[in-house]
Amino acid sequence: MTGQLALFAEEQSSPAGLQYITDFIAPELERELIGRVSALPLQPFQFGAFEGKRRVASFGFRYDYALQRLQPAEPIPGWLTPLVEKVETHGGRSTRIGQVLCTEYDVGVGIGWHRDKPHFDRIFGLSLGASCKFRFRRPAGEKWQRYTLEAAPRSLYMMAGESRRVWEHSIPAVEAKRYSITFRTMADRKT
Ligand SMILES: O=C(O)CCC(=O)C(=O)O
Ligand SMILES: [Fe+2]
Repeated sequence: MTGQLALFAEEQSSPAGLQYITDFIAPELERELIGRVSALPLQPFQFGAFEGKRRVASFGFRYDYALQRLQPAEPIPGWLTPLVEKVETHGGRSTRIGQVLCTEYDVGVGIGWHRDKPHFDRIFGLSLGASCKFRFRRPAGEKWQRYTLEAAPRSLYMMAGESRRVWEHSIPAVEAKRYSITFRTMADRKT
């Protein structure tokens, strides 16, 4: 009995290294960013047969699944600079964003279970337009330990430590159109 209660309590605890703040930006900026992102030449995410129908634009770098390595992408556009700086300030000393990914999820679109590529270090995600269930899982014996973060519009999550390297994350089909801007620091920086 005690064991079950303990397990239940453990299942609810959030992944170590996951941070979440609401209202990272104001509603006016959210509207502006949705306009900017939806005006980008978004392309269906190129991966495998089971990939969702989300549409993306990468800046700084993009991960090429065929070549299995990072490729240079368009530089981060000027309209994103104040936001990148705000995320870097939020991330604390020596936070340097190297890649930005803008994503559009139409109603019914999500993203399957994955961990982000090891070429990146910390991951920051700004939600726009609608909330989503940001789900986490990691193996616990024969089962999965799970945690769900309800990511509200205008909120920012940060994945570092175990939440980044051990846990997988996914987003089930969204019920309203959602955009996200993901900011990633690079692993193995020389400076
Ligand atoms: O849309 C998001 O907030 C996260 C998307 C994601 O997990 C990814 O692109 O790796
Ligand atoms: Fe991810």
